[in-house]
Formats: sequence, structure tokens, C-alpha cells
Amino acid sequence: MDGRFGIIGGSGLYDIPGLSDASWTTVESPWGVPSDAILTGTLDGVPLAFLPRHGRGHVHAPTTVPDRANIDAMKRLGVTHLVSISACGSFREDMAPGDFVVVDQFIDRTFAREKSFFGTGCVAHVSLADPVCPDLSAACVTAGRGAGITMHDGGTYLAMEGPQFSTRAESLMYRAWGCDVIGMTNMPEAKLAREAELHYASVAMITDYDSWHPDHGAVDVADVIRTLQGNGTKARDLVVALARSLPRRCTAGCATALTHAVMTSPDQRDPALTAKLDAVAGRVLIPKDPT
Ligand SMILES: CSC[C@H]1O[C@H](OP(=O)(O)O)[C@H](O)[C@@H]1O
Ligand SMILES: Nc1ncnc2[nH]cnc12
Repeated sequence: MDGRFGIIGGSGLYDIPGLSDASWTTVESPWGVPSDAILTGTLDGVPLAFLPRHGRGHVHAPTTVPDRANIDAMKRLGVTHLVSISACGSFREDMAPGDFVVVDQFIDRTFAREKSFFGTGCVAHVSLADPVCPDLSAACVTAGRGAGITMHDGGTYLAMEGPQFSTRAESLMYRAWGCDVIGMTNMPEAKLAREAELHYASVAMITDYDSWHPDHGAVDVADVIRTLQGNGTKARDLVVALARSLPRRCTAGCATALTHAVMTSPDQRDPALTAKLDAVAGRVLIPKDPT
């Protein structure tokens, strides 16, 4: 492939064993310190970068995951295709613990996080109508099915602030809204990946029925961890299959999301913010040398 395959691994996924030339690399970012060092190497000849979202040993809570630093660091390592792997609860009887959902929509109910690389001095608005890369998502579905995993093609992910799980009333409300799964981390990650012009897909591994289900009581971490232990092996199988079948640059325009997004005129841009945006938005902000 051209570019590099990136993975952000969620709860229960802190390493990718079996990479060739594997090493943990510390990446500096002007957006802060990423969740951890990034594991780089190759898988079947495909260059890969893996970042544990909560850090090895699960240090970061959902609210304190440094999403901007994480996305910026992946981009600095040359990542073009980023797959997010997360644990989630299910709002649907037919999406059962152990199944995976390749998410295609989000409802963002988080409220205590930095959600954009842009702001005063360099304002930009990207489209999020279709928040994931269709080609990379399709490849995730195919790879997962090839690895024998029950894959659901599409679903709406409710991103909540946490760290507590939902009340029963919230759970019933999200279900009535038509949400399919719930987690605490895919927002603002997906928004930032779009701003960084990455092909982004989200694979959500179902660990529980949240708290709406009359036969399943309330979610608790012991249940989640039990299901995650099975999911970890499946997630690695999916990654191996996916590395062999990564799509090229998609036709949906993920890699050119910023082309018409920046509003601030060049003479009004804040030089300090523009400098911080070098990796994320250098393609549109840094004039090309004509020579
Ligand atoms: C361990 S249950 C709650 C925790 O798990 C999920 O994390 P991630 O999305 O990184 O897999 C969920 O969003 C919560 O952060
Ligand atoms: N029910 C749930 N709610 C929020 N995040 C989760 N992660 C795993 N299960 C979850």
C-alpha cells in the first residue's frame, strides 16, 4: 500500500504481537503527549503503527485520552488509514456480546473534550455527514468475516462522556433514538481523524447489553472484561486479515477533507496555530515551494 496502516486499540487491546521489526517509538506532538509510545513494524510487509488508546496498563480515562496528540502523532508517522478498535455496549438484541459492529454513524454526547485542531486564528469546518471511510469500513467487514467473526455492517455509535456507565433511563432513551451501540471514546477521535484527512473506520466489539435489556440487568466491568478476553484474539485476527486487503485512497474524499474547509484568510492566520497544524493540515496551509 501507499502510506501506513494505523490502529488505535481500545480497552483490552494494548499490543499487537507478531510484527516484524517491531519497536515502541516515542512521538512528540505539539498537541500534547500521546496516550503512549507507538508500536511500529510491518505485518505481512505492510507498514503498521499501533497506539493503545488508554496507554499500556490502561492509564487514561475516556475523558483524558489525548485525542489530538494521538491523531497528530499517527499522522506524523505517515499513517493514512486508521482503524479504531473499541469495546462497546449494544442496544440491539441481534447485536450480541462477542459480535463486532463496523460503525458508520455517531451521536456525540461528550462534553468535556477538545474536539478540533482548529480554532481562533485558523478556523475550519469539515463535513462529517459521512464520518467514516466507506472503503476502509468495507474492508474491515470483509476481513472480520474472513476471520470468522460475526460482523455487522453499519451501526450508530452513541459516544458518552463516562466514566460511569449510563443510567437505565439514558440507556432506554438512546435505544429509542435508534442508536445501535454505545461507548466512551470514538468521539472526538473520528472528528479529529477527518480533520487530519485520514481514512478512518471504527470497529466496535460488543461486550454487553448496556442496561436496557430486561434479561441482562446492568453492565459491569467484570462482564466487559470477560467478553474482552475473547474479543482480543478476534481483534488481532481481524487486523492480520485487514493488513492483507487494505484499500487504496478512497473515492469519498477522506484524504482531501480540508480542501475547502479553512475559512480564515492567510493574512489573518495565527502563525503559532498554523505551525502546530503542520502535520494535520500542512497540505492546505503551507504554500508549496514553486521551485
Ligand atoms: C472497560 S469498559 C468501558 C471503557 O471501554 C471502552 O473503551 P474503548 O472505547 O477505548 O475500547 C469504553 O469506551 C470505555 O472507555
Ligand atoms: N455499556 C457500555 N457503555 C459505555 N461504554 C462501554 N464500553 C463497553 N460497554 C460499554
